[in-house]
Amino acid sequence: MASDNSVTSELRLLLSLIGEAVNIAERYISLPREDKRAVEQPNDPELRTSICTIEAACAQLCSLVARPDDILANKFFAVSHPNARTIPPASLHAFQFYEPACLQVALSNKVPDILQESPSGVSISELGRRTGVDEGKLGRILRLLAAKHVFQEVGPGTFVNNHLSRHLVSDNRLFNLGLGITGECFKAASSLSDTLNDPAMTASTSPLDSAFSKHFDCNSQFFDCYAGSSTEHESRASDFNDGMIAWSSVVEANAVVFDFPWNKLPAGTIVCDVGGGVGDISVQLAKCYPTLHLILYDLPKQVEDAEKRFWPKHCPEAITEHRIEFIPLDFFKECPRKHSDIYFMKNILHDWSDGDCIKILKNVEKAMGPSSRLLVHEIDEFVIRPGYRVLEEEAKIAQAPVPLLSNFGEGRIRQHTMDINMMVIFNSRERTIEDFIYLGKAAGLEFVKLWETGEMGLVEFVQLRQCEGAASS
Ligand SMILES: C[S@@+](CC[C@H](N)C(=O)[O-])C[C@H]1O[C@@H](n2cnc3c(N)ncnc32)[C@H](O)[C@@H]1O
Repeated sequence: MASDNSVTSELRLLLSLIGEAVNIAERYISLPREDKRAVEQPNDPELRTSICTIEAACAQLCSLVARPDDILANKFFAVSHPNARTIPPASLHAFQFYEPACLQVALSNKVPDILQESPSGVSISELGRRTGVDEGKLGRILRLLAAKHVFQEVGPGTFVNNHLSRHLVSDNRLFNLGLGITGECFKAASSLSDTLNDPAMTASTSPLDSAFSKHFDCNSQFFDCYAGSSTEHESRASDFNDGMIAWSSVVEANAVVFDFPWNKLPAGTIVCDVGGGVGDISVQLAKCYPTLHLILYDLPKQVEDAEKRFWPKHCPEAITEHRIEFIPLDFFKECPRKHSDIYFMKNILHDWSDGDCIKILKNVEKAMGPSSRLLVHEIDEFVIRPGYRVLEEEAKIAQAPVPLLSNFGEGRIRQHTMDINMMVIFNSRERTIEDFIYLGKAAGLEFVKLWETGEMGLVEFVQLRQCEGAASS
């Protein structure tokens, strides 16, 4: 493995390996395009080696160029490659689901923490002793992960952290994200087909009929799992919050702090962060725009975690200057503060069915005044785009270059994996801009604008009444 300062030369080497291997493969694979799926490739060792080289080099190239959190987040979902910058050779392999299964073993035993203590490497017998996991089995698990560019085996049965696994130590929030996705989500996903094949559950939109609820046989929905007061509930709540923050960083959600004109809002503008979790985005707003007055709303456990743990650590000045209020609220039953200037909702609606979203939105609409705005932060411009091609002049969104699938296929697979994750955990879905406009209308809201903010988007609404008033005045 090259050292950090020779990454560019490693990239160049990989690129030339790919070039040489493509030259070899071209000599063998000369079938007409339409035959390529039924390809009968010559059984030649030179060709086999060149194909292996292309796959291995592409995977290694991707692991070097994309952001570590981006790559790791996709590995948690067993997606081999993160976005349009990458090529997905490993997706051709069977048994991909063992990657997150193995990551769960490594994370739940804090293997990255142990490796971090010793840059020259830790033997599997030492790892076995420290974790209590059978050393032979653990070694095989780490070997699979090393082959996928997480960890590195530097000698027989001796492992070190590499440029990816060092981001998985337990004080990094990616650890919490990884633990959640490769744990609960992964286990719940195994019940997806049972849920969809059950005639009593298949068409249900209740969160109680999700694969998550079925798998854990809990007759409760995901958010109930941390609503209790036991230590276990509390640690689940704070792990979930840390995981959400890591996810925000993966999708660069904080672009909203700079891509929306918060700086043009008058001093004293009231911003309600509804279902704000611990208030990751609100903290950033409080730091960048000290004239805003913020109110964080969520379930009691979340608000308590925000007030006692998160804000005192990340933005104590907002507390002492009374620029932030922490208010427990059930958004199905209560409205946030009346006539606030901005109601901000990030990653809320994708947790719920259309019917539930309309209930939540109606409670916000009831609180809104004539000059209030609602900002829904979650749509992604690539969500649920079909792979077929339309005429360029009819394409609403730029299509990938031929011969790629028009939606970049696996290159932008995360939008689809996230959609399925919503189905598995909440029995809900990701939505298109048209879906949001429909939901808004049903709740008495008028669509104003879609703001592009990094990988996410911000859908702005005002009260329908206000638009009608303005139109008639
Ligand atoms: C996916 S998280 C999003 C958190 C935060 N907005 C973010 O993007 O990091 C959904 C949030 O909705 C909150 N939530 C769930 N049910 C709720 C309810 N009935 N009332 C208020 N908040 C709720 C959860 O506690 C959680 O913090």
